[in-house]
Amino acid sequence: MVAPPDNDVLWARGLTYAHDGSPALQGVSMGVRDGEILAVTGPRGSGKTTLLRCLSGQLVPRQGEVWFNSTPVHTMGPLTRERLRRDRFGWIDPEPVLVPELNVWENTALPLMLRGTGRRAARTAALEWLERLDIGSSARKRPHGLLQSERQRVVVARALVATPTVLFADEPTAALHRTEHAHVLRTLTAAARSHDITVVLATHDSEIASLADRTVSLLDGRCVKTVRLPSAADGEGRAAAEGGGRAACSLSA
Ligand SMILES: Nc1ncnc2c1ncn2[C@@H]1O[C@H](COP(=O)(O)OP(=O)(O)OP(=O)(O)O)[C@@H](O)[C@H]1O
Repeated sequence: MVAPPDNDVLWARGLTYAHDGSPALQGVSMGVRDGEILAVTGPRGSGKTTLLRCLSGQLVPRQGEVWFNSTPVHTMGPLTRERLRRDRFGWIDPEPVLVPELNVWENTALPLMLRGTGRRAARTAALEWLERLDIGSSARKRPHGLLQSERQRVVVARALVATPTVLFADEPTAALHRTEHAHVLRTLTAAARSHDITVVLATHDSEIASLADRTVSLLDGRCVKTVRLPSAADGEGRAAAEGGGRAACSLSA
């Protein structure tokens, strides 16, 4: 096993995964740099969710390696992976899943309380994030009293509250009305920049992918290209550049 490059917070080599014998990933290699927002794009069924689940340690690849900093994730036991997910990763699903018996702020504060933060401090942090997502006035409501789009904003607040090292966002605006996309995505990307959270964002929407620093594209479980979007500092606006930077995503089939 060869450890990944130093500036990659996540790194994968030759990832292969099949769901019930049907291939979902076929030899995907890629890296995610510390602090970057990386979009994983591709049509439905191309393997985006499976890739995020392998990178986050929810699934163990049949072949290949996943590294988080200098730690191999693919060889970890289930309890160590669970602890890694709890302490270092955040996750946003396309559909909002909340605990129905807890109110909005308690749902939001859960990741902090699971890490041992006291109830009062967890509540304060939860309320701050709920305010940023314009849902602070519903802090005492139960999830069933919210609209689907409001529940999704609670899920985003919950994913950010513990300032994870890496946030995995799987189609985070799928449950939102188009008019709400911009606000939620702006909050998410601003939080990532200001709190140095690395984001891996799965989306089939090119407009959403354009918010990222770089894009990795999947097709039929294979990595087909990587696109680096130059920052304003590059003096070229955000025009796409094929194959910029380095070979972060390889066609390894
Ligand atoms: N739990 C599962 N059981 C069986 N097959 C699955 C399962 N999850 C995904 N697949 C299959 O694996 C392939 C990759 O699916 P995946 O969900 O990773 O792709 P995706 O790009 O995220 O798609 P979508 O945008 O529709 O979520 C698809 O062919 C899908 O049908």
